[in-house]
Amino acid sequence: AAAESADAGGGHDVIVIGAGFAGVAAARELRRNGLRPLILEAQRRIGGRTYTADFAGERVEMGGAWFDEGHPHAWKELLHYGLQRTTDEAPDVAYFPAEQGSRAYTPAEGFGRLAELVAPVFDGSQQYFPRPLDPFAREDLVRPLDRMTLIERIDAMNPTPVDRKWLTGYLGGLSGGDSARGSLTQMAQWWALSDWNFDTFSSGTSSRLVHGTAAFIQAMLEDADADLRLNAPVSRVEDRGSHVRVTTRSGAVFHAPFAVVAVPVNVWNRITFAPGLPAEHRGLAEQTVAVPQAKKLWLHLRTEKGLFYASGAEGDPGIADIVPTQRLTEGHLAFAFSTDPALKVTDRAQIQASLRRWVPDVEVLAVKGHDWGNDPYARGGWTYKRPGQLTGPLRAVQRPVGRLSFATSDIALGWSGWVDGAIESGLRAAGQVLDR
Ligand SMILES: Cc1cc2nc3c(=O)[nH]c(=O)nc-3n(C[C@H](O)[C@H](O)[C@H](O)COP(=O)(O)OP(=O)(O)OC[C@H]3O[C@@H](n4cnc5c(N)ncnc54)[C@H](O)[C@@H]3O)c2cc1C
Repeated sequence: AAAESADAGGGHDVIVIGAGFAGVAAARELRRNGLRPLILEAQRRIGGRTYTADFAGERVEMGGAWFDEGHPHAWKELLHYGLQRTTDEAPDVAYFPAEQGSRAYTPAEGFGRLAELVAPVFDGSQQYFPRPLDPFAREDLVRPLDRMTLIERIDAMNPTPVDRKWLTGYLGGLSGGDSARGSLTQMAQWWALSDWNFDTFSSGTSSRLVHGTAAFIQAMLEDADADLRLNAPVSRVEDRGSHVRVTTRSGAVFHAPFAVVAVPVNVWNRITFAPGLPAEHRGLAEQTVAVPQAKKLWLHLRTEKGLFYASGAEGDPGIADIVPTQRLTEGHLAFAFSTDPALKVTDRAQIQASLRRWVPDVEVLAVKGHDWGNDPYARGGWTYKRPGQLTGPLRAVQRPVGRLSFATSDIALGWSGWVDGAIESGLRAAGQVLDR
């Protein structure tokens, strides 16, 4: 009875579970249409897989960060809230794999060659993804391709051993360091969304917000005017036919006519649903959608080489790739990714040793990292669908189930795996509630 009274006087119309961009976008849309949302968020902060932190005197993003004009939902919000953006500095030198170890290139040479290698991977994508925001426009062409992994497509091109390292290092990195796990169609849709063009595709990761994603989502939250309970991990969601009953791990109970489940697919099966979710939802959560291993690190570096970019070969231990962002009074700032389970995001010496395979004099002055695979409320990094997930369960899990709607970038139609997709899915879920 005490627990039941937790929601006394609540009078909420919708319970939104999760305060990432999907959940907050849903809540704001519901509020704009006159409904009263309650947001239950497991952590002590909002933002989910976006998370702005302080490092080396700068604001840095430990998760999602970059988007530009090509991201329709995120861009519309940027204009609406008057958010300022900035572009990262270009590198002075770029390292790519060689037969043994790596080789230094001027960025123009290195990225020029990379562009020539990458483009043919997506041959035909103008036909099979003619309208990239609607991946089903030519489902007849997409369906057979959706069975293919990224590495199967790369190998079908018979690349030289070095070209294969370049391709698996760069595209495999974007797929979470495992091109044998992820689908061709996920990457090909991002390519199509980037105007089928390498410059747009690669520059998608250089434009970010001056005040961070934290300021962005805070602005949306203020508009949502929602009741927000932090530190409230949901453990049970019951659709009782006439209303939804939501219980948190501490035993607090909340009721509302509808709920929006806005947590990552990889944690769906950490919540008990009664009645149980349909087979498509359970299957997708079992398979997982977001990349299982994703560590993002920020590094304060000092080296005579200046700003350096480096991409390793897939499967190399340690840091997989590193991208510089700006010069500091002393040294420069860079971010890096790793999918190596043995890499500790706090181990400065281990990280420095890994970077010295490219730049022997580099010093790591400071490091800050986040291990998304081991984050209990994410259990993975960005979305990267496996073969069959696009043309298989995606549309089914976008539909409401009884009084529940589902929102997360993992099930977006367009920029799935990006903030844009999270907003798209949140707006769709809110629309489903409003339609009832
Ligand atoms: C390392 C990394 C780099 C990325 N880079 C980019 C990028 O450059 N550009 C870009 O646009 N996107 C990028 N992304 C992707 C982008 O961050 C995500 O697509 C987006 O933030 C996902 O939003 P979401 O709302 O779907 O999910 P989330 O952000 O994961 O939000 C879900 C929320 O649900 C909460 N939750 C989970 N379980 C429960 C529970 N039981 N009860 C209550 N709450 C719960 C979580 O704490 C979280 O707050 C990146 C992601 C990562 C991890």
